Amino acid sequence: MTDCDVLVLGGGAAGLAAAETARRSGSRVLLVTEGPPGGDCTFTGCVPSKTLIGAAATGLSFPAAMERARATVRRLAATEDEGVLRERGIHVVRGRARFRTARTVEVDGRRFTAGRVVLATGSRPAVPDLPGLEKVPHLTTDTLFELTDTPASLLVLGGGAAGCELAQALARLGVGTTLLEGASRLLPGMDPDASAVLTRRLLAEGVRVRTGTPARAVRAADGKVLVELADGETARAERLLVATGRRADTAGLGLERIGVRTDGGWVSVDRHMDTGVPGVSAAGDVTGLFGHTHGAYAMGRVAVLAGARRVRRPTFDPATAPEVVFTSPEVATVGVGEHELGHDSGARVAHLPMSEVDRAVTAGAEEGFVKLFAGPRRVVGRLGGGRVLGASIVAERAGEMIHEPALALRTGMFAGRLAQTVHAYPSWSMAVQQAAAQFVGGHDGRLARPVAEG
Ligand SMILES: Cc1cc2nc3c(=O)[nH]c(=O)nc-3n(C[C@H](O)[C@H](O)[C@H](O)COP(=O)(O)OP(=O)(O)OC[C@H]3O[C@@H](n4cnc5c(N)ncnc54)[C@H](O)[C@@H]3O)c2cc1C
Ligand SMILES: NC(=O)c1ccc[n+]([C@@H]2O[C@H](COP(=O)([O-])OP(=O)(O)OC[C@H]3O[C@@H](n4cnc5c(N)ncnc54)[C@H](O)[C@@H]3O)[C@@H](O)[C@H]2O)c1
Repeated sequence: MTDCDVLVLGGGAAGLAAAETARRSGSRVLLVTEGPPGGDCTFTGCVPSKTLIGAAATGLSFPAAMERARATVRRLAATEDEGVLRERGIHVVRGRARFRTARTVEVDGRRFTAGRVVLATGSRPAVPDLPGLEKVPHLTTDTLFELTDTPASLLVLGGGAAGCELAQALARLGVGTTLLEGASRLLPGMDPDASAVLTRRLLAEGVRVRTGTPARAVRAADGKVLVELADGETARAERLLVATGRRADTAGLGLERIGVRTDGGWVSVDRHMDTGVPGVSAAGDVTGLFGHTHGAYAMGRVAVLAGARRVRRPTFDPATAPEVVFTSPEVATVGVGEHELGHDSGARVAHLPMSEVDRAVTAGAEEGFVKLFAGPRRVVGRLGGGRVLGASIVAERAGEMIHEPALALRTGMFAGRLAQTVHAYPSWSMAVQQAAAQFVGGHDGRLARPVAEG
């Protein structure tokens, strides 16, 4: 007899979703986790960063905002701690685990056997191999929220979601902030027009932004951190925050021993979250498929449900999951973006500036746009406006507005359906309806256009 039916490795969003899904279906569940239940999202990711962003927007001081972030972490962590999980029938063992066999895991000398294993060990900050960096004290998102004193100045290395969100919040909290991004624009994976709007806004708020010149070396001098850039210039500040992405946390797990394949360190899975090794699934950041909590949660569920079924096995499709960067304005995307659609794809683009959306005008928040993408369907072509392929939205409430296009994408909806649905006036979401109308007759003289060339 095994020690449990399902052994979940890692207590972050993916592991908790897997454990709860397995428990609900009556399995005996063991959750082995090195860090406390909640993982990156609760302790060093979404929860403290979104609290900091909210606190910065309400004008709190830096120390007060940091204290609020820590208090919020404590509050939310208490809703999913070991005691709560035990009451839900999930047994927790704390410690760093490694595989002995595909279904035997060792933790501090104790061995546990399982019917199936879900690998959900997440990710850690990927600190780049820059000459000098290892000798210079620097912050990562793992340590940022421990700060109590306001730094006079800060370099944020990396202009992805974490760098952009934190640079804006910290600047609003009175820290002289410089954001350094090696790629040619901030948020390089998102719509180029979104990068342009956000860059303008950050500059207007006093954030110094340097793009297109990667960091080459780091050194300390006169109590400051100096980052040497590829173009020969140097950026300096009192502190350095490294926000240059993540790497899978698989060190010492013994994946090679059990035959789990990795690609660039990320655990390879199919769309059912199977690793290819019988009885071993993986979910969350460790797969490198989609680095967001809602994705981790969805993958954790799929890993358990698909592992238990032979037919109608659920799948996880990152292409239909939305991403939101919680800057002001927010940047939200789902599905394909215009920069990914070819000019000859036959797809069309509806573009609506937020300055033409009444709610944005009344709120005095006119920066941004809604872009909706729709493509021809087989046989019926552009009938009904065509099928929704994706959306890129930049707006104060883009993170709320993106879910209608996400639903449209998930259900293969005709764009015209969004246009036909009566939306409340003057809501932010009405912008999605007005954009969709451009595929079926137009809105205020605006019609969907072909995808831009090049
Ligand atoms: C600053 C920041 C802000 C973010 N904001 C957002 C946001 O607003 N929205 C959003 O959707 N996402 C956000 N994210 C991303 C989100 O935090 C992650 O995608 C999510 O937490 C991943 O969950 P996970 O369960 O895959 O991994 P993790 O949360 O990393 O959990 C993995 C767990 O496994 C444990 N573990 C690791 N190795 C072992 C081992 N060998 N044995 C036992 N246990 C082990 C770890 O201790 C950890 O508890 C943010 C990330 C950062 C860094
Ligand atoms: N709102 C959200 O959902 C949210 C918020 C923050 C973080 N996250 C997630 O957390 C993870 C980490 O976020 P992140 O922003 O650190 O990662 P990221 O990979 O999105 O961005 C890292 C950025 O650093 C840049 N970079 C790397 N090396 C550099 C160098 N030497 N010099 C200059 N720039 C360099 C890259 O070009 C890239 O733009 C991601 O998975 C992200 O999706 C999500």
